[in-house]
Amino acid sequence: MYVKICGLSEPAHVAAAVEAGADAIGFVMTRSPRRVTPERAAELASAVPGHVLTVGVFRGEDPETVRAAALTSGVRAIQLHGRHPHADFLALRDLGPTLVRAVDSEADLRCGAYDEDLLLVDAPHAGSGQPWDWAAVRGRPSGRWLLAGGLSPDNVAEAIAAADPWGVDVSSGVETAPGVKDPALIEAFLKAVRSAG
Ligand SMILES: O=C(O)c1ccccc1NCC(=O)[C@H](O)[C@H](O)COP(=O)(O)O
Repeated sequence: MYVKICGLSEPAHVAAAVEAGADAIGFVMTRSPRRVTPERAAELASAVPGHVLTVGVFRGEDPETVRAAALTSGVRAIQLHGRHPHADFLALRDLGPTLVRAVDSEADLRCGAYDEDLLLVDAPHAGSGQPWDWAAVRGRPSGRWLLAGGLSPDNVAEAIAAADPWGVDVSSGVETAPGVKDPALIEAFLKAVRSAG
């Protein structure tokens, strides 16, 4: 099970996620309590070992803005929320990153339909920490897809059993307040995922 920890803004929390065994780490570079500048994301990403994917998270920005932030930060993946058109993914393809299309359950759930590499199926309001009906998408997404939205150490096993995803993504569920990550919760989340199989 692939695990992404999203919305990191402190070196100690990046280190905790790497130490706990995260496969990917997200830096939010759009409007959010977790927002970091591309320069801050570059500092944080520089401490991440090569086997962990660094992901820049965006929502609604035009491809040129995303491109500039991705180049400054050096992230190896770009995650686009907000129903970006197919053309936006194609416009970023030449940068060579892993492209992640983040959608709610009403969207086209075929991974690759927009030439993306990974699909993230999230709650209607990204980063809200609100659980939703994970079972409703069971069997619907195709290809490599991550389940997100309201996951926590306490419910991630239930969510995995309900939706049968390829991977999971969490932000609020490993925080003590919006934007404030907790290393103990990050470790507990990874342990809960590994125990769930
Ligand atoms: O986290 C945010 O604040 C955010 C803001 C705008 C676009 C995307 C955002 N987060 C993207 C993520 O990948 C989150 O991990 C995902 O939405 C799950 O969030 P949560 O329900 O808080 O675990």
